Amino acid sequence: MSGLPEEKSLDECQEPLFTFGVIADIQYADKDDGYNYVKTRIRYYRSSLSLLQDAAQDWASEPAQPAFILQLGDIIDGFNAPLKTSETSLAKVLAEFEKLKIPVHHIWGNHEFYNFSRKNLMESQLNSAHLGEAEVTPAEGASDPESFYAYHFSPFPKFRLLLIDSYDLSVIGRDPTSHKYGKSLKVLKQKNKNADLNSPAGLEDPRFVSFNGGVSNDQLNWINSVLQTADKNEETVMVAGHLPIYPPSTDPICLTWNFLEVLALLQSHPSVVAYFSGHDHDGGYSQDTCGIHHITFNGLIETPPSSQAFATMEIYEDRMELQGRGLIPNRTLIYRTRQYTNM
Ligand SMILES: Nc1ncnc2c1ncn2[C@@H]1O[C@H](COP(=O)(O)OP(=O)(O)O)[C@@H](O)[C@H]1O
Repeated sequence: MSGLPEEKSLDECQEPLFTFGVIADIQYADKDDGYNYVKTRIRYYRSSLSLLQDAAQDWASEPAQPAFILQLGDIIDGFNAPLKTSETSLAKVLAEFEKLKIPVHHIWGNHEFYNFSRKNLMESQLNSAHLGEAEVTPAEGASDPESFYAYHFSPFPKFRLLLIDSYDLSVIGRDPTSHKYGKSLKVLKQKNKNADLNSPAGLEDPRFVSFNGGVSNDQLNWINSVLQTADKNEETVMVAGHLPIYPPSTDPICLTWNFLEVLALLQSHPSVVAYFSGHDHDGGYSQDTCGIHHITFNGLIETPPSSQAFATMEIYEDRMELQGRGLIPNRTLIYRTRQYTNM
């Protein structure tokens, strides 16, 4: 034992295997500040772009370049649709990401569907599925109107990111003539008797509102097959979707309609260590009973211009170090003990 005060443990000397940036609910619009629906929180529509610029500069100046950025959805606000600025606002926001010259993986939230049809999104720059692994991305993705937007990729050997579609079952984004729209409307009307299906007033399960959605059986089966392969290869998998799936990590109004099914599926696969989401602008965190970390990232749109809300995830063999900025706290997230017994 040398006892030198400046001596660092082996662990402290370790470099992360790779890092990536995370940002949620930018909701940019060239519009004066406003409020959320219940008028309790200010929304800084213009300032969200400045915060993104600042985040991009910060990522660019990090000693190790992030391998990619994960954009958790709601990239521009629904107000762009009536203002007829959907395309220009999206171009402005994407231009800030492009300056980084690193891949950006985009998830779709409710505000994507307020601005664009699913078909438009499939053909837009917000479809980042080509950055995934072509042989397992749903092949019919772009052409089948009932398909979902989900894919996965491996940024580093033995590590995998799986992006899922929280609005696969939904009454926003889906064509009203589609089978999935019909099914979604039926589910929603069974659970929500309000005239305005966006209103959670009086609901036992407040998540059954139009601005949320769910994951179809098709997608659950596809996720299961991806995770079976990941388990078999003893990988470490992080899953991401716009909507949270674990009640202690969010306000219940923000949950995925069938969160229990998604949660049970992820918990049944030892490769899964974390689930990342946005949507709940207040953010949240909880480790579930199986040891999966559920991180709900604070939304940039409700972050005061003097603060920040983005993160860098540092990935190690045994853990993730969440380096949060502004409203997002730092966290050490140790992977659950895994026994790959189900292959
Ligand atoms: N409590 C509510 N009652 C009725 N409509 C609501 C309620 N909360 C939100 N909405 C409507 O749902 C849509 C999405 O709400 P919004 O607050 O913009 O979502 P987000 O939190 O994703 O930004 C908007 O059209 C909004 O007016």
